[in-house]
Amino acid sequence: MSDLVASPETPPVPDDVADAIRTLIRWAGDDPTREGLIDTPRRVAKAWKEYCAGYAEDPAHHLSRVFEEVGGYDEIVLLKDIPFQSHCEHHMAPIIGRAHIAYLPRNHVVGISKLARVLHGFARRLQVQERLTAEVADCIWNNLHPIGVAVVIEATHACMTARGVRTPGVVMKTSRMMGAFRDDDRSRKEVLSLMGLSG
Ligand SMILES: Nc1nc2c(ncn2[C@@H]2O[C@H](COP(=O)(O)OP(=O)(O)OP(=O)(O)O)[C@@H](O)[C@H]2O)c(=O)[nH]1
Ligand SMILES: [Zn+2]
Repeated sequence: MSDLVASPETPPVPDDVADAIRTLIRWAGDDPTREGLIDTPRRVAKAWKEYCAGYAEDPAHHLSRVFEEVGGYDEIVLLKDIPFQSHCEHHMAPIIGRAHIAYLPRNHVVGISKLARVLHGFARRLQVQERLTAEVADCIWNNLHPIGVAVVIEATHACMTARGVRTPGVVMKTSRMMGAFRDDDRSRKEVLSLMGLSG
């Protein structure tokens, strides 16, 4: 039985998870039995469950409720500058950024908060930015069946700033354009312009 007591809303931390974190602390050069670190394995495990909460959900379910009465609106819907946090699968280091998610509705729209929920559902996993971008776009494309989808993500990777090449200020940009935003130059330019990016 673990000596680590979990708070009521959190499942208990398994012994092997706590042991792994103690091993890492020891390997990093500190003493996991000193007072300040005694509760750290529980905190770290709890934090990682939160960082990776996306594994426990299927983000597509956020798109199941749609609205058809939108006064005949048939132009671009864009949610711009959605802040998000993820972790890179290579170093498990933070990826911090913002996403712009747009779609051109076919015959229904979705509650706008759901676009951010889809993003977070995929971001709260171990990721590479390219896959995160593709997963968000594909999820909207496959579930809303819109005329077009555009997802642009701009993010900084702590694995490049805090370690390794240690190059702060670098922003990685990725995009996935589908349907009209891929095939029609005018639609693509329009969505990029709404996002505040040049086409
Ligand atoms: N394409 C892509 N690369 C990423 C992402 N996140 C981190 N990386 C890169 O993944 C690569 C992993 O390279 P490796 O050579 O296996 O690992 P490493 O020795 O730690 O590399 P350095 O970071 O250069 O020290 C690095 O170049 C990272 O910058 C991402 O989202 N997309
Ligand atoms: Zn990394």
